[in-house]
Amino acid sequence: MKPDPRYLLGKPVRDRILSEVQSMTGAAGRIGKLVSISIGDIPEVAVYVRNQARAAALAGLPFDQEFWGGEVGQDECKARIQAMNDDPDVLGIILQRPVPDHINVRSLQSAIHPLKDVEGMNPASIGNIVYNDVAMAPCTAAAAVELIRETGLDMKGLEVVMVGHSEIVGKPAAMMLMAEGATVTVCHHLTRSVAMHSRRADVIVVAVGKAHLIGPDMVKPGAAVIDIGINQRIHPDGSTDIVGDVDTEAVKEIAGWVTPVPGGVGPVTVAMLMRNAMRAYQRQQAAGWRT
Ligand SMILES: NC(=O)C1=CN([C@@H]2O[C@H](COP(=O)(O)OP(=O)(O)OC[C@H]3O[C@@H](n4cnc5c(N)ncnc54)[C@H](OP(=O)(O)O)[C@@H]3O)[C@@H](O)[C@H]2O)C=CC1
Ligand SMILES: Nc1nc(=O)c2c([nH]1)NC[C@@H]1CN(c3ccc(C(=O)N[C@@H](CCC(=O)O)C(=O)O)cc3)C=[N+]21
Repeated sequence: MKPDPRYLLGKPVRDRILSEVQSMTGAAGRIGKLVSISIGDIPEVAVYVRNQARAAALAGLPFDQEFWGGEVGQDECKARIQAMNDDPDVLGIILQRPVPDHINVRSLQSAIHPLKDVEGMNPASIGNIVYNDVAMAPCTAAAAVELIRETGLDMKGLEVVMVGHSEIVGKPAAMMLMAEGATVTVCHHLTRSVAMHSRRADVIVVAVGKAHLIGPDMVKPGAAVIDIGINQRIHPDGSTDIVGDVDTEAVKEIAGWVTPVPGGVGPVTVAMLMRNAMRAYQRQQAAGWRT
């Protein structure tokens, strides 16, 4: 059966980006490894660490997974990150979120050297986005922009409504879309009527974490809907599944494009991480860290 063209699929975009990265890693010298750090036992982290590891293998990038016990202290975490900053075998550091409550994630994010900050989450990296320097942008925000580009819509003057304003997704995505020339409206939990804004949008990007938040009555006919949300549902029979923040089946009948969950933004996010890793390698070379 032919896939429904209204689904904006992430996998072809992921494959394209990973093969670009792979052609670069093949030609590169000693590239170093990516290190993923998970602190404490957070089951949902495991899924995307697994996907990151798989994408790294496809891209030809060595990938190490570190799991630090939930009782590890802030100072110890910081010391370990600093050791990785100094270790020439480490290309990039990924600090998986969320972390346990006693850990100050912002402080740890700041401890990652900007040249090894492959997720673009150090305040120094994220600040660059304000200056339209988006080379090392947070991966999920970059994935949302890439998928909008994939529709072929001209971003200049495009009316985009961003629902959700977290530091990891909504805020950087809004900044990056402004850099592309879009007119961006940002909605959050105090917004009086998300529907009033979303109904006039050419593109809706949603990153909230509430299943079915965006229904068909909130979407302009022909609009593109980029669904970043990942929500695990547990059914009465004990089975589980993953859905986004959009009522995809219903919205598909109105929208011009909708990204499915799974199979939409997620795969592109991990590909963006590999693209960032390659850029980190190039910057480390330019800085004389690597030959
Ligand atoms: N595919 C991927 O690569 C990734 C997916 N995700 C997923 O995206 C979702 C969001 O993640 P993240 O940004 O980290 O989450 P946060 O919980 O940090 O942020 C959620 C945002 O949604 C806003 N919000 C809450 N309720 C409403 C509402 N009813 N209407 C409008 N806005 C609302 C919040 O506003 P306020 O702060 O004002 O309360 C907040 O800005 C999650 O489902 C997460 O799993 C996240 C990262 C990567
Ligand atoms: N520092 C940090 N970096 C992150 O990148 C980060 C994070 N913290 N915290 C949480 C979110 C979530 N996230 C996902 C990325 C890809 C998929 C993904 O590939 N999903 C597949 C399916 C997953 C499966 O079921 O196998 C899909 O949507 O098709 C999922 C989730 C990254 N996050």
